Amino acid sequence: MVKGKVEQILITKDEIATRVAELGRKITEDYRGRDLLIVGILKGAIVFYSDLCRSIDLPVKMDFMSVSSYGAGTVSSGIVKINKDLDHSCEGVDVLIVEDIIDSGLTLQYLKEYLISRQVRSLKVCCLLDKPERRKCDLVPDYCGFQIPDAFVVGYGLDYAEYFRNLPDIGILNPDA
Ligand SMILES: O=P(O)(O)OC[C@H]1O[C@H](OP(=O)(O)OP(=O)(O)O)[C@H](O)[C@@H]1O
Ligand code: HPA
Repeated sequence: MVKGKVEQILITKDEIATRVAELGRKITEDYRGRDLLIVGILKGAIVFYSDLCRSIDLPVKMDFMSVSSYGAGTVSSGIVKINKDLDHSCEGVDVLIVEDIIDSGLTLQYLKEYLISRQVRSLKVCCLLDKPERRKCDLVPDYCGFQIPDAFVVGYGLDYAEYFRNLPDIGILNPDA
C-alpha cells in the first residue's frame, strides 16, 4: 500500500535515531539541575516525542497538547485549534515543546504565545523537521533535527489524512498518490 505513495525516502530510521540521540544529549546538558516539563504536540510528534524523551537523562515530567490546523489537506488553514490542553498548570515551569515539524510556523507561534500567557518560567522548542522556505512568521526552533526542502513529508509520526504515521523512515509523499 505504501509503495508508490511515498516517492522517495528522505531520512532513514537510522539517521533519525542518530540525530535524536544527539538532541537528547544536548537537552540533557542544557537542562541539568532544572525541573523540565516536556510537552508533546499530538498527534504528529508522538513518535519523535517517545524516542526523544528516552534519550534525555533527567527527571522530566511529560504532558501533551493536541492542536490542529491542517485537517485532511497539505496546506495549513492558518487557524489553530486546541483540541486538548495541558493536564497541569505550567506556571513557573521550564517547558520544552516537542513538535514533529515546523512548516508555516503558525502552529508553534500560536502555542508559544499561549504558553507564555500562562506564565511559564522558560519556553523552548525542539522540532524534528524544519522547512524554513515555507515560513509565514518569525519563528526559529531552539533545537532542530533536520532542515528539509519544501515537500510534503510523511512517516515517523507525520501523516497525510491520518495515514503513514507508522512508517519508520521519513519520505516524500507522491503528489499523485
Ligand atoms: O508550521 P505549521 O504550518 O503550523 O505546521 C506544523 C503543524 O502541522 C502538523 O500538525 P497537524 O495540524 O497536521 O496535526 P497532527 O499533528 O495531528 O498531524 C504538525 O504536527 C505541526 O503541528
Ligand atoms: O510536510 C508535512 N507533512 C505532514 N504534516 C505536515 N504539517 C505541516 N507540514 C507537514
